[in-house]
Amino acid sequence: MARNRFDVDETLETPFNIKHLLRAGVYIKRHKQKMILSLVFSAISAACALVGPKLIETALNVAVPNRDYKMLFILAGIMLLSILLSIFFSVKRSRYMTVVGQAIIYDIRKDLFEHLQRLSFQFYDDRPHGKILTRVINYVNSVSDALSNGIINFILEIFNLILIAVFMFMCDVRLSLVVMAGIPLFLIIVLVIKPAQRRAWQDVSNKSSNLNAYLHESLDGMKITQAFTREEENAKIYNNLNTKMYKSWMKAQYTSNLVWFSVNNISTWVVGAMYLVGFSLLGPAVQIGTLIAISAYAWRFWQPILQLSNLYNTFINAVAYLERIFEMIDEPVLVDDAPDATELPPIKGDVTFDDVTFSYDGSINVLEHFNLDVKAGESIALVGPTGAGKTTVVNLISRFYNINSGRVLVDGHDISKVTLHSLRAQMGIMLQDSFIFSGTIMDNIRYGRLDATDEEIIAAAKTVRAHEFISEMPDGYYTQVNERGSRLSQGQKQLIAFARTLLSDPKILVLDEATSSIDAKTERLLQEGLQALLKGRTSFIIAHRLSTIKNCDRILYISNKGIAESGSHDELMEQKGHYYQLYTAQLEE
Ligand SMILES: Nc1ncnc2c1ncn2[C@@H]1O[C@H](COP(=O)(O)OP(=O)(O)OP(=O)(O)O)[C@@H](O)[C@H]1O
Repeated sequence: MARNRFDVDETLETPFNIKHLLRAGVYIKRHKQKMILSLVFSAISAACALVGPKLIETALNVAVPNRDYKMLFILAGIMLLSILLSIFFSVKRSRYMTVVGQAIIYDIRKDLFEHLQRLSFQFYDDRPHGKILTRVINYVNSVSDALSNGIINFILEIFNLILIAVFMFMCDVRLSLVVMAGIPLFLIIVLVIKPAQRRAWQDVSNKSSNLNAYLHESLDGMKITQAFTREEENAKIYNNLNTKMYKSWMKAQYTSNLVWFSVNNISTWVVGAMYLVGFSLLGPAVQIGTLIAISAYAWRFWQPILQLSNLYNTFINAVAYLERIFEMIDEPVLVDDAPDATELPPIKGDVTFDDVTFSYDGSINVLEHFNLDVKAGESIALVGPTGAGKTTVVNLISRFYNINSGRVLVDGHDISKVTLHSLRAQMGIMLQDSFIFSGTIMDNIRYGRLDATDEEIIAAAKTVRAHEFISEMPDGYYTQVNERGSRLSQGQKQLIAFARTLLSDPKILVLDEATSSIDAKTERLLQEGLQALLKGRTSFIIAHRLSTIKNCDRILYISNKGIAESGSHDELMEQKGHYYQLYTAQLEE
């Protein structure tokens, strides 16, 4: 998936490639039985619907002139039965197809979601999330219809076409040839209009994807929008995207209508011509019953042709969508277990950076020849200017990104050679964004350790001083919080995230600005609880408020792609270097 913004169209202009349709066969094959049954039901239903005009012909040409009431009665009975059978099998087919269509959607979405969960931070850093959503929701919807109903309808319409032609020829060969005379003209029109029609529908999906991406971004940033009173400007951007969507839709509809209009016109003209020829031949050559029957077939003959031309369009779009979907399923998992990865055994918590060089984009190094040795149980603080690389250092311990060169070792094990699960399961990470999921507070604390008891959860909350405010909430630990924790203050969110991290009982603890939104009084209380918890664990603490990290065993001042200063608070204060300046500046503040 290309790097992309909300207002940049995705490329859907690849030529029709049957390869994607064949690959989609995997999803269809799982429902082979139901698909075949649907096809059989459709064929029976179509055949039943087609006997009607032939029965009318017999009634008008034979039963009525001979006043054969018994025959008329039997023909009416057969007609009624054929209509009922046609309805019955068509309903059955619809039911089956709904099941198959939904099952295909389910399977593709499942595969997509499982893959999305494995993709690295880097993937999400680069893409508008709205466009990912469009692929998982809209594209999969469109594709599923093409893969289920589309394929069945395609076979069915061809079957219909042949069947109608057979019935028509059984009525009268000459008149049938008149009806078919419009086909070459239709093909010319289709060949001229189709490429434009295909481009127009691809444009619709691009514009709708852009609109979704902007909508998603706007909802995420709504509070900032209102705080900066950007509503008018944003409405303009949205309206612009909306207008583009509207115009692209109208254009696509116009090209589709053109095909529909052409088919209708051609069919009207050929049926008119057939009546002219038919009336001129009326008499012993062509009877009135035959003319009525063949006109009924003539009208129907053009329906499958129109349907097939629409289906062609559906398939063209489906292939383009499938390509996007498979592109995402094939998106390489950049941070993955090595083929021979082993389980990281239970760790003590030693961490080593051995000559590590890292860059996010492959061009500018954030860390260069970075070396660090941390003993199990040590508490390490990372301080330094904004953008120096503190978060990057801790992200590399959890292997959220692959390093360019060097090694990161945990207890002497190179982390690129152990499974991600065994590594991350032994680490407690609290990132800058204390994300809260929708559900109860209890669910949120239990997030990383599903087997934790309520008592353990309450104990963790007490340790991080979250128990008091949680108990005061309307339903205590069972209070429902919204996605992103909109009912909680920033500090409360951080305390819940703290409890969540501590509950997972990690050997290595990473706290990235974990206490930035907690007031000084709560933080003092929290520090007491934390001191006990940090005992026996290796911890990496990033904090801009230096009072919170004063007691750490070692403080690293990160700047210039490496460690500029290292030592305890007292040692660094004595050095009177960067840390000293930072600390005294904060004291003065
Ligand atoms: N996902 C990313 N993609 C590309 N560059 C990034 C990414 N994340 C961070 N950077 C860049 O890497 C550098 C180090 O960022 P990092 O977040 O590690 O700094 P930091 O010291 O933690 O900053 P802060 O104190 O502001 O949190 C910065 O120049 C930043 O622009």
